[in-house]
Amino acid sequence: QLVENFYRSTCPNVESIVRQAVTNKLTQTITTIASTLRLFLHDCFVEGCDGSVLIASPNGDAEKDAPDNLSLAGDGFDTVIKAKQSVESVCPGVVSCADILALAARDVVVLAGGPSFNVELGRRDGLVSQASRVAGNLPSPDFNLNQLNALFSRHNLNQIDMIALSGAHTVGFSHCNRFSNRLYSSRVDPTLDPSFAQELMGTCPRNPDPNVVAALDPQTPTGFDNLYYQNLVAGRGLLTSDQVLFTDGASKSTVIDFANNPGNFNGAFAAAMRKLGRVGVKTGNQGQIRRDCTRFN
Ligand code: HEM
Ligand SMILES: [Ca+2]
Ligand SMILES: [Ca+2]
Repeated sequence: QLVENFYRSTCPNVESIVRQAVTNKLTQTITTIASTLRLFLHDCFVEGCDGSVLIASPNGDAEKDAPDNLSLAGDGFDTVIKAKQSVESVCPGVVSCADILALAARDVVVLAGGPSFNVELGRRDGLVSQASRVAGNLPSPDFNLNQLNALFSRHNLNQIDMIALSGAHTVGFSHCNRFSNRLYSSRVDPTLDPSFAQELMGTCPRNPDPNVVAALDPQTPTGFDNLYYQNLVAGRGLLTSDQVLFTDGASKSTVIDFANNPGNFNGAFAAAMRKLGRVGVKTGNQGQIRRDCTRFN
């Protein structure tokens, strides 16, 4: 359905225009990397990769207003909005917001030192964005391996894809409340390295300021590398859903492979991102090409 070079005659420079806009945004704030990458997941897993997450509603009932999306950082939205504005000034009404998000998600990975890959294009923007349709479609940080596999397989993503995509947690941050149950239940989560647990208790006390965050990969939080998997092997995965990939014997060997062979991780990540970009896409004359990514035409 989707093809590389979809815009070769209608907007031949779209890739360089988007890359330039993402690069500009990145020089202003490093959080562009993680926020844009996460936004792509949250778009694709709800209504498909169709820009539905970008819609703003005056009534506060759009997808972005759903509880699961409230921690999406504003810089990801801003990246897409800015890139769309640059694209519109050259090729008005031609390139979908969904495609711009897919390109921007690839670009931040490359700019952070990760693998490059070609992005298939031709997505149309969706006409539905409802907060009430989010619950149950996004992974929860306390999911076990079966729950992760079940959710990802609904979108044609297998366990290797799921493990590779989890490697996105090589960049960015999590608020304390997403993992504090690992620190403050009846005992500290035994799969957590004790010294890492101590560090986290320092960052996240029992009743932390709701704005406090901890890095998902404390060693290189802005670098796209395979240290995420090395952390998991060392018991230093931040979320339960991260650490379980190493703890569960059914996924452990893939984690060890990615920890030892960055090339294997990079290849699997690039392949899985292309698959993620195909989830639930609208093509042809479905949906529309939004002019403003935050509203329907
Ligand atoms: C495997 C299941 C996954 C779970 C349970 C999960 C869960 C989470 C949670 C709870 C956070 C912290 C949010 C916050 O408190 O601000 C987070 C952050 C993040 N997630 Fe995931 N995620 C998963 C998979 C993915 C995938 C597939 C991607 C992208 C391909 C991704 C990209 C990110 C990024 C980049 C961040 C950091 C965001 C930032 O710093 O602004 N995650 N994730
Ligand atoms: Ca969507
Ligand atoms: Ca990293």
